[in-house]
Amino acid sequence: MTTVLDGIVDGVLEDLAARQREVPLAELKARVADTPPALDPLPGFRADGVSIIAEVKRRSPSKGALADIPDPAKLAAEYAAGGAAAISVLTERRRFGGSLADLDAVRAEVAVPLLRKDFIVTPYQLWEARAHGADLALLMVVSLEGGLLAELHGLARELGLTPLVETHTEAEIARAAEVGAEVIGVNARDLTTLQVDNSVFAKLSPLIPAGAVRVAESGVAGPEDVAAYRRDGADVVLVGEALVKSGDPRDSITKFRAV
Ligand SMILES: O=C(O)c1ccccc1NCC(=O)[C@H](O)[C@H](O)COP(=O)(O)O
Repeated sequence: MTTVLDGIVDGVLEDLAARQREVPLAELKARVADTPPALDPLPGFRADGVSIIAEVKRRSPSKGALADIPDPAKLAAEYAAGGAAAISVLTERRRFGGSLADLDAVRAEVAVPLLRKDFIVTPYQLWEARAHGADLALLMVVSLEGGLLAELHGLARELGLTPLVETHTEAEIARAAEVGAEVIGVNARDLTTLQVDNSVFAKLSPLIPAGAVRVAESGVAGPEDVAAYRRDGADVVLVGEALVKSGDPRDSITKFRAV
C-alpha cells in the first residue's frame, strides 16, 4: 500500500535529481570546505528545564496552509529572542513550501543551531544541509531501511552534523539505539496516516537509551502540551504549527520554556 509518506519521498527524489544536475556533489563538497563548523546543539538540549526546537513551517500535508512566512529570517529572529535551543527549517518544497533558500536566510540571521528538516534519504542531502549552514539533520527511521540509517547517521557525524533520529514505534527506537543515536525524537504524528497521538511519546520515552536526548515532536497546541511531554521525560520539544500561527512566537516560546 502506498502511504502519504511514500508520495512525499517520491516528490523529494524528483526535486533532488534536478538539484543534483545543477550542483554536482564535488561542488557541494567544496562549499562545505568553506563553511564554518557546525554548532553543537547538545549543551542547549541538555540545559536545565525543557528546551524548544522552533520550526519554520508554511504548510503541511495534514493541515494545508498554516502561515505565509514571507520573511523566514524575521521569524527565526523572534524564535531566537524567545530562547529557542534550535530552529528547524523545513526545506521540502512541494508539501511544506520550504526551500534551501529559507535555510540560507535563517542561517544568515541567527546564531542558534539549525535543523534541516526534510525527507533525507541520500548522502547528497546531508552535504547540502552542511553546505547551507545546518547544524543538525533529520533522519527518519521509517524511511531508512537496512544499512541506510547507519550510513547516513555515520556521514552526518563525519560532516559535523548532529543527527536527530526520528521514530514512531518501539522497533524504530531499537534501530535508533543500534546506530548510537545521541538525539532521538518520537514523532506523535504517524507519517503514514498523519494521525497525531501525543500519548505515543509517553509509551516510547522509557525505551530511549539513558544518556540520549529525548525529543517530543508534533502535537503541541499550548504550554499544557509541552508540560505533559516534559512530565513524560522530554528534554526537548519540537513545535511547528502552534508557533507559526501564534501572533507572538517569542512570547509563546517563553511560555513553553517556563512550564
Ligand atoms: O505536519 C505534517 O502534516 C507532516 C506530514 C507528513 C510528514 C511530516 C509532517 N510534519 C513534519 C513534522 O514532523 C512536524 O512539522 C513537526 O514535528 C512539528 O509538528 P507540529 O508542531 O504538530 O506542527
